[in-house]
Amino acid sequence: MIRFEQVSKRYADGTVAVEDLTFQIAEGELVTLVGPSGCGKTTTMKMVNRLIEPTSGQVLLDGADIATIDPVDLRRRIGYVIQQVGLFPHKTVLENTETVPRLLGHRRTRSRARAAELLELVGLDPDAHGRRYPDQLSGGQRQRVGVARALAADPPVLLMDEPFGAVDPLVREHLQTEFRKLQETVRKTVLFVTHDIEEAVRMGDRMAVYGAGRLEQFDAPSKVLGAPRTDYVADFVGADRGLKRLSVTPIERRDLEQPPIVRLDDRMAEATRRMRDQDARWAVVLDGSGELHGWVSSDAGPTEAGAAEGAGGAGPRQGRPGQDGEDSVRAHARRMEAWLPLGHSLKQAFSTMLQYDAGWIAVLDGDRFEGVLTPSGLHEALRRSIDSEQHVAEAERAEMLLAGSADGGAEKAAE
Ligand SMILES: Nc1ncnc2c1ncn2[C@@H]1O[C@H](COP(=O)(O)OP(=O)(O)OP(=O)(O)O)[C@@H](O)[C@H]1O
Repeated sequence: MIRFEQVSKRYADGTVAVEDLTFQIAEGELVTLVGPSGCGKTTTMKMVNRLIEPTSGQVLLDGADIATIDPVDLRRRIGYVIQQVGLFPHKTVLENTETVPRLLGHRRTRSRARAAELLELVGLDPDAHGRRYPDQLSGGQRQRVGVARALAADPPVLLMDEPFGAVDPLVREHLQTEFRKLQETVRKTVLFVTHDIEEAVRMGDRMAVYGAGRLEQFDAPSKVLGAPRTDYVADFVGADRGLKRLSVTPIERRDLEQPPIVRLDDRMAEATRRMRDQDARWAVVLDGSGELHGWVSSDAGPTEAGAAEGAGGAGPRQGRPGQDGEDSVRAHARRMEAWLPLGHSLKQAFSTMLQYDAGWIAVLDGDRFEGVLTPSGLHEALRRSIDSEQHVAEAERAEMLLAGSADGGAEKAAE
């Protein structure tokens, strides 16, 4: 479907952004481009819709060299989602979503119906959210509108440049899961740029791991993790050493995420509103004295307008609104067994997650709730730990060299 054939790009100032790229993306495949900042991911992506032209080599779309396709025609076949979303602030969500079909000359009623359909597909309610303006949405909801808009003209190819980069980790994970589900239905050919290895692993059918301007490995995520082809890739995914570091790295405050917090005596409608505002599917529940009680799902309570947004989560509907006390958080909250004190090791955190089959664990300082540790927080902590290990090793090596040169000097003086 998309083929890079010995593609290089050198900018006018002499910067070589990518060099000798050759790889192929099959129809309906989602390929993640991952690597550190400045390694050429965005340049690669922009060469597909001709925002950037290669210096040498060819990019082929369905066998045709895209240099021979009119850029406007080309971009009609390619949806584009970027981190800043780029919604028109003075247009409603529905108007934003139907922009491309309208530009393509589709009739208004048809475009509007399609836009409503797409908003539903990305988990937004066309009635509740469709009439709002972009600044009346949460960051996560805006990102979904960006995805809906890119799908509006039904392009076979989607380019996504750090599409979920601007939202917090919990929302990002939610959007990733939803986009993977959506992809099962729409089966677009997707190029997805990220610098987050975990996102690349979770999202990609295959992943292209970049070094500086070069492709280090192009493989299924399990291969990249299990059999890194170069030292660079091994270092980037940090596998084996990472596991060893788990048991010696403590959970710290900065590793934690902050989900919405509700109290046992709050009304469920208020709790769901707060979860919706933060684009979260669950909240941590604290009791009257601020101690951890458990958690509550956003689809557990009464379904006031829009409260079911994000439904399909873990919790069954237990609420019978209108009956005494039943619409309080207390009636719907679950106890949380998976928790650990601050300072325990990442290994203990990991095994607690496994023991309770939990997607996150609560972290306490004494009796005080501090936040939650998710797999991505755990991954961040691990990376930081590996990086600091590297710095210590370098410092030790430098000290040895200095000691060596001092000894050498002493020997010389003695001669
Ligand atoms: N217009 C330009 N002129 C000169 N150099 C450029 C230009 N655009 C990008 N570069 C350089 O090309 C290299 C690759 O940039 P690119 O944006 O493709 O990287 P990236 O992997 O997407 O980075 P990031 O993750 O930070 O977005 C970088 O060294 C960058 O500074």
